[in-house]
Parts: sequence; C-alpha cells; structure tokens
Amino acid sequence: MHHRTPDRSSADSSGRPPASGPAPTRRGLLGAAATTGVAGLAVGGAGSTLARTALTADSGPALTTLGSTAHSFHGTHQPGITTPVQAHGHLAAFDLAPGADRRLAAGLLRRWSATAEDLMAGRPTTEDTGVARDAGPSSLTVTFGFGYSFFDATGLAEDRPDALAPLPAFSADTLDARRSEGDLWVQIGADDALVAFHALRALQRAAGDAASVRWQMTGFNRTPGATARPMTTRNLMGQVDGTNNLKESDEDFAGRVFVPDGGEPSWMAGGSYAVVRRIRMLLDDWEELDLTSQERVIGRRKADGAPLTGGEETTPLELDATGPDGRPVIPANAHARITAPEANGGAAMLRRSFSYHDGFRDDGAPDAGLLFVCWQADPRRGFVPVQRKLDRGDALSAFIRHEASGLFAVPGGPRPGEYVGQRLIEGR
Ligand SMILES: C=CC1=C(C)c2cc3[nH]c(cc4nc(cc5[nH]c(cc1n2)c(C)c5CCC(=O)O)C(CCC(=O)O)=C4C)c(C)c3C=C
Ligand SMILES: [Fe+2]
Repeated sequence: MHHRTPDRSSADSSGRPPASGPAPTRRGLLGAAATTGVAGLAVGGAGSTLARTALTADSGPALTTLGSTAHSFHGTHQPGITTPVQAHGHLAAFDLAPGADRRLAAGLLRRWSATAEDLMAGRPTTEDTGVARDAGPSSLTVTFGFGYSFFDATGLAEDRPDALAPLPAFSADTLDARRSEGDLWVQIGADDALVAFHALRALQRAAGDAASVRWQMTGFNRTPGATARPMTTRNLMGQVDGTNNLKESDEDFAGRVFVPDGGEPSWMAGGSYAVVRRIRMLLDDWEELDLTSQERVIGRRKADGAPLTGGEETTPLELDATGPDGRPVIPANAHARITAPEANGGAAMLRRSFSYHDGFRDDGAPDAGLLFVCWQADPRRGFVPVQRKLDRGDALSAFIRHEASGLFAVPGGPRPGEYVGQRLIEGR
C-alpha cells in the first residue's frame, strides 16, 4: 500500500476541513453552540483532555459538544486508559508480516502514530476515506500495545517485560486461540460510531503489508447524554457496573495502574498492562433468575447498584454484616465480595470495558457480553490474583464464559515528535 506524508495545509480528497489542529471542527461546533444559546463550554481541564462537554444550567448536555471533545495523543500516558470510556469501541490485534524486523515495526508504529495523532485532533489523515467527515474528534482515543510474540518477531526478546509472561490458565477458561493474544494491540474508543470505525479502518490501511488483523471486536457503552445526569454505566446483565472502580483521586492510583519512572523495563515508564477478556454472558440463563437471586450473585441491588447491606451506590460494602439467619448479607460467593481489594491482599485494577453484541448463536442465544479490559502496573499483582479467586468460587461464573484473552504491554505516551513505542524500538 502506498503511503504519503499528510498534507497538513489543504483539504484532502475527503473534503474535510484543512488540517490545522482540532480548531476548525471545534470552531464550527462552538459557533453552533453559541447560536443555540449554549453557555459555559469549558476548554481545558484534567489530564489530556483538551475540551470538555458543556452542561447547560438547566437543560442537560449540549448536543453539539459531543463531537468537539478532543484528547491529546501525547502525554505521560497513552490516551484510552484514564480518559472516560466512550460509547463506541474497537479492539483489534495485528500480527506482523512473516520476516518482519525492527525496522519494519518502527515504520509501522511511525505511521500508526501519525494516523492516531491526526484523527484524535479531528484532522483527516493520509489517504483519508472521508468516513468521519463532518464530525469532530468525538473523544477519539487510540491506544497501542505489544503482545508477548512481538518481541520474538522483532528480535527484541531481551527487552520483553517479565510482567508480560503469559497469564495462567484458569479452570473455567474456554479460550479461542484465534481470537486471543497477537503481536500488536490497538484499542479505539469514540463517542461517535463513524469516527470509531474510521479510525479502525485508517489504522488497518496504514498497516499496509507490515501487519494484518488477527482478530477484531466491536463494543459499546451508554452514549453520553442518554441519562438525565452522568451515571455509572450498566452492562448487558442490567447491573450498574463500575461503581467501585479505581479513581484517579484514590491513594496510589498511579502506582497501581502505571509503571513508575525507574521501573522495569525502563522503556515501559509511564506505561501500563492491559488484560483483555472477551466474556460471553449466558443471558438466557441469567434472565431466568429472579431479581433477589440476581442481586445475591453480585452483592448489590440491580436498580441502583447499592450494596445489599444498604445505603446508596457509593456506600461501602459491609462485608461482615449478617442477617437474622446469621448468614452474611452479602453472600460468600458474591462477585463484589470476591473482587474487593480487601479480599485480595489489596490487588486492584482499573476496569475500562465495553459491552458487545455479535448477533445470535445457532441455538438462538445472543452472542453478547463484556469486552473486559483492565489496566494495572503489573498483571501479576492486579488481574491474576483476582481472577484466580473468581475462578474458584464466583457466583457469576455460572452465567459467563471467558472466550478470548490477551495481555499487552502498553508503553507510556509519546512525546511530540516521537512515535509510540520508540523508546523500545530505538532503545532510548
Ligand atoms: C478479574 C477481574 C474481573 C473480572 C473478569 C470481572 C468480570 C465481570 N464483572 C461483572 C460485573 C461487576 N463487577 C463488579 C465489581 C468488580 N469486578 C471486578 C473484577 C472483575 N470483574 C472488581 C475488581 C470489582 C470491584 C470490586 C470492589 O472493589 O468492590 C460489579 C459491582 C459494581 C462495581 O464495583 O463495578 C459488577 C456489577 C461482570 C458482568 C463480569 C463479566 C462479564
Ligand atoms: Fe466484575
């Protein structure tokens, strides 16, 4: 496939606006916001966010701001980890072409970085297909990671992190190797489905002959603005899912999620490890269960996510509380009990998942569930101990199947002028 440096000064064949940063698209949207009387659009804010959704005082989210939110491709960490999870997502693994070497990988990562930087800023990219034309960046994030096999394929085995050692086999696993692992991993998220697809296709095209898609999965979450106020999303079992997730304000959040400066290997400073699990939900069985039984599986109320021991969604679980029968109110095998950090020697992870639905199986059951993605500084201290425990006795196990798995080393964010993974590939 032919590649050229994007012309950053004129409109491309797609007819999208001239490439001069996110401003053109955002200006259009801001103009629209002004003429429709929307007040208070805040530019700036936490982390890598360049522009944030505006809320009007009394009428909820301003529709025109959904597209205008942009995240930065550059920073200490890659985007798509602490940035809010979007409504649409694609996860894809690529395998390098046979005979690939470090030079080929460097070229691939350079092209992917340029593509991601353009698209996240709302600019057209090289040989743009025009699919995202008219839309703003729409909170697009693109995140890149390296799988175990990447290091053998590129002669970099000595630089492979110990933390990337294959995950242990869990007794309930029914994994499909063809939809698991891979040399390289790409996570795409956006609040617009066309923007998300456009990015996926652009990255596939930019891969050219260097790498081909090994597997790809499409996911979704609630669309911002669908609820009267911002709320924790629900999964396809109908549960409020994400209440007790790690928060950036938590003590030692960075230490739990990111490899520190001075950590091993040095090229992973600011990076994180992503565990990806495709978990199918046995929804026919789950939906047969009465509400009380469903709530006992998790240990929380379905309506509002509050613990069975009372209070509201964010009230801490009272794991020691017993009922009149002397039994724990939150059952011994409840998912929220088994996963609680205090039950796992403090093991914790940042969950950032998408739901998925891929049609119906031959028996009529939905092929649907959770594209579970979690982030941690070391999966041997995050995902693995918790999943070991879940595997032994989680009430949820009867209603789910782990069907695919991947573990990826996601390096820190590139500095301006750098491509993602450059410190690994070029040894600085
Ligand atoms: C190994 C890690 C985990 C897997 C795999 C997992 C699968 C999974 N979880 C739900 C639904 C819920 N999970 C909830 C809490 C929760 N889950 C994990 C870990 C895994 N989940 C953790 C660490 C926690 C938080 C524990 C705590 O600190 O209290 C909840 C409760 C609400 C919440 O806190 O988010 C729900 C609901 C499903 C459906 C699922 C597989 C399909
Ligand atoms: Fe969970």
